[in-house]
Formats: sequence, C-alpha cells, structure tokens
Amino acid sequence: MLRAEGLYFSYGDFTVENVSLTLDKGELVAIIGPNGAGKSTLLKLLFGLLKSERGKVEVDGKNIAELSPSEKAKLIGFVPQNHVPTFPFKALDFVLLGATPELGPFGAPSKKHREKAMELLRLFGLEKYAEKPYTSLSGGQIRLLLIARALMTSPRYLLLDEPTSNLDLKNSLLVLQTVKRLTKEGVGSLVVLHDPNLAGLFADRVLLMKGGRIIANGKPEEVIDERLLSEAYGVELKLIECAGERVLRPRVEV
Ligand SMILES: Nc1ncnc2c1ncn2[C@@H]1O[C@H](COP(=O)(O)OP(=O)(O)OP(=O)(O)O)[C@@H](O)[C@H]1O
Repeated sequence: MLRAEGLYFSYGDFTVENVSLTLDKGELVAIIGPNGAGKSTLLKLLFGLLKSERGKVEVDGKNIAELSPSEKAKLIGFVPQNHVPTFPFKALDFVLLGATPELGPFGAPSKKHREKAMELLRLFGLEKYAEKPYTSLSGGQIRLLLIARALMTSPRYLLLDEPTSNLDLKNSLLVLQTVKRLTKEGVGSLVVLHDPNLAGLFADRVLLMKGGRIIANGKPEEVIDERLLSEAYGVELKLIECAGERVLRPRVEV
C-alpha cells in the first residue's frame, strides 16, 4: 500500500494542508479538481520530489524519504505533467531510459530490456518512430513515450499526472485501458484527470481536490455528483442519463 499521512507543503501563497490518502495495489484512484487545486503538488509530494514539512509517505511500509532513487523508481512509475526535452534520444532509447534503475552504474540495457521497450512502443502504436529523435514527435506521442518509459521497470505503483493531456480520444482511452489492465494485474494507480466523466468511467475511487485539500474521497458515484462538482469547479453541471450511464454535462448558453 502507498500511504500518505498529514502532508503539508507551502509555496508561500499556496499550501497543501493536512492531506492523507491510501492507494492499494489493484486499485485505480483518480484525482480531479480545478486548475491550481494542488494535484501536481500532491503527486510530487507522494513521489518525494517535494519534501513534506509534516507527516510522511510510506510505500509498502517504507518511508519514501529513505529510499534511494533507483529503489523508488523500481517501486513507483511517475509521469509528471510537464516534460522538458534535454537531448534528442531516439524514441526507443528514451523508453529504455526507464530501465536505468535496474542497470546499476555501468550496466547497459539487455536484449530483454530492448524487447520490452519495443513492446511498449508497439502497445502505443509508436514502433515506426523507434529510431527517430523523440524530440521530433508530437506532444501526444511524447506523452505516450513518457508513460512507456515509466512502465519499463513494471512498477508496483503508478503516479500519472494528466496522462491523457495532449492525447486524442482513442489514445486517451488506450492509456486509461492500459492503466486499468495493469491495475487489474495488481498495480496501484493514482491518476490525475481533468475529465470527471473519464474518472467516473475508469476509477475505483475518486479524490476531489480544491485549495490544497482533499474535499471528497469516495466511490465515483459519490464524488461525481452534480452539486459537489458544480461547487468545486464554479460552473453549473448536470448529471444526465445516457444509454444507461450517468454523464456530467455543463449547463451553459452556447
Ligand atoms: N514551483 C512553484 N512555485 C510557486 N508556486 C507554485 C509552484 N508550483 C505550483 N505552484 C502553485 O501551487 C498551486 C497548485 O499548483 P499545482 O500545479 O499543484 O495545481 P494543479 O491542481 O496540478 O493544477 P493544474 O490542474 O492547473 O495542473 C498553484 O497556485 C500554483 O501556482
């Protein structure tokens, strides 16, 4: 289990305050909430990129602050919201970078690693770009590469910050179906999403953040609630029945 207790972090004019959560293996939890709610900050605290001033984060009973970078990377696949390209690696080599925690200081990727990286490229329909500089790929394709890179070590937990941003509808669904499949195989997945309908469709549990706090935490049908979300987002939303499913629609003049 990944467990956070009483996290606190302040940038000065914004504070994540008293945040506690659990993420079980085999559970897909979506974090939703308006821009600036603190979702990315929370993910960085959970991965130990930001240090919580209070409380602690434990992964399978180990304090995240005490894990070495490679121990942490083997346990948790983290995909940040933003990626700043540094070097024009070939797409295949970029995905292979995800195997670094398994290689040791002077190790080189094995044939098995290369096969796995190719398999991940194929999964996301990117095999034809394997030898191309990844920096020449589109924003959505780079997002898929980042997810593929995070899957190289077959981590036990996934922390994905807006994995569907830049992605078209088909690739958004491909990514979420892949995460769902991995979750069913036993991975614990925490995914920041902007679309409450996708959160409701895929997640076992939904956390709603606002103002640096978790203001709701429950089953999708409890959190994807028109009054709760209308208030949280400051727009009028309506839940409608559509082909036997509940879909959230904005009520706006167009
Ligand atoms: N490095 C930083 N320095 C100062 N303030 C920051 C920094 N990063 C984020 N913030 C502030 O913290 C608040 C929360 O930001 P965060 O990125 O965690 O929100 P978010 O919920 O992920 O937003 P979005 O949905 O827009 O990605 C924002 O007000 C933001 O301006």
